[in-house]
Amino acid sequence: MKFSVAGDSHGQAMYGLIEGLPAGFPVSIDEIDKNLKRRQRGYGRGKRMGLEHDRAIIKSGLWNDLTTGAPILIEIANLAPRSEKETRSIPRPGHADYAAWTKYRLSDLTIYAERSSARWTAALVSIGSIACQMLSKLGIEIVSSVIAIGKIHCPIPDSVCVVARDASPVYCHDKLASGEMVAEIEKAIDKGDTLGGIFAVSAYGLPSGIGGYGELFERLDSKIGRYFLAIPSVKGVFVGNPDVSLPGSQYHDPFAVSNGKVSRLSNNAGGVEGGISNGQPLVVVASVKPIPTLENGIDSVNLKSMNVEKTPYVRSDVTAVPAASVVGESMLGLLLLESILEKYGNDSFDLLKGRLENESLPCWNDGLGEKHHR
Ligand SMILES: Cc1cc2nc3c(=O)[nH]c(=O)nc-3n(C[C@H](O)[C@H](O)[C@H](O)COP(=O)(O)O)c2cc1C
Ligand SMILES: C=C(O[C@@H]1CC(C(=O)O)=C[C@@H](OP(=O)(O)O)[C@H]1O)C(=O)O
Repeated sequence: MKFSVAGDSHGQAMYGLIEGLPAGFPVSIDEIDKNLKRRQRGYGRGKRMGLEHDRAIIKSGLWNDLTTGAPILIEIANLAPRSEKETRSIPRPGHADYAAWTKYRLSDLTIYAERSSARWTAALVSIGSIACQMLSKLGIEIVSSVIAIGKIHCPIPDSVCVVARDASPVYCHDKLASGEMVAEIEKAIDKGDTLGGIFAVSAYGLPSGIGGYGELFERLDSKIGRYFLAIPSVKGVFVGNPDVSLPGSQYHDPFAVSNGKVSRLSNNAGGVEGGISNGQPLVVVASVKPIPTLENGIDSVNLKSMNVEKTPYVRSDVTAVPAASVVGESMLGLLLLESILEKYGNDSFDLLKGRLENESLPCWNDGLGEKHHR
């Protein structure tokens, strides 16, 4: 399986391409549109989101909404117009403007705001939503939650390492909708400032044995780091409980036996040990830096005149942590589906489902063990 995105933030449209999906899976376009809407919402989004109405237009690859094994191309129209008159020479600290100018050397910073813009995450969510739909039919559910906005942290300290689904950190979304996090965002709006934060994404029902340690980059953790750090503004990724101040006796998850099966008493490892999924919920925690475009501006240099000037402001999100958490669900869905298809094959969805359902945990085999050790 492979995927990519294309499109300029203020061009005609954004595009998501996903290749190598198994045939025979019914895709719900409504479900894709629901996720596109979720990504657009979230307290702290700016005026641009009022102009866009993201909907998935399937350009190729489905037959009556069924996957066929063909590449799927999805288009999402951009409705906000490009301002042809605007040229910019004052780079925003924290955005790509300056670094991109040193690399590409075109003397108009608006050009760099097209491709570096996080607008492409809409395209990612459109294809990621297909991945999540497939995973769901395989018994794997992905949920995200906002753990922190600025200095306001979710009050459940172990919310990111829950084992039971009903203790899921989705709780924090309720808090975001109603409480202190909203107040924190409003304070930032009043000050013309912006905020970052932390989100978590968990996958429930993931089978053990995905990933590996034979080669460096086979490790599931290494893939998680690479994929999550591709999301604009995500600067840190943690697998499992980030509180590494705990001693080993409290951090590592004891084994136990429950109904004759191996079980765990906690999930601080976040579902991965030695680069391989261990059958526990997978938990990824990501830190998002504050948005670089501030209403009040930041000191910068006008590259045309070399005068120190404040950055200009047209519009911007104040925080994108809730949106990034929805993007994180798609990223995790894509990376897990990719790893699962690598292991189990991608010809037909029914074959894939059968293979996963028929797989059981190994029995201890003394004879084989002895042979191996000789
Ligand atoms: C969903 C989402 C929305 C964003 N919205 C804005 C925005 O409105 N204004 C802005 O300056 N940056 C925004 N950003 C952040 C920039 O895209 C990001 O800071 C920039 O591309 C530089 O990349 P870096 O932060 O990874 O260094 C957003 C990020 C995400 C994930
Ligand atoms: C368009 C989206 O996010 C945009 C990401 C973004 C940035 O610099 O990353 C800047 C803003 O766009 P504009 O400069 O046009 O106001 C955001 O609205 C989106 O998430 O769909």
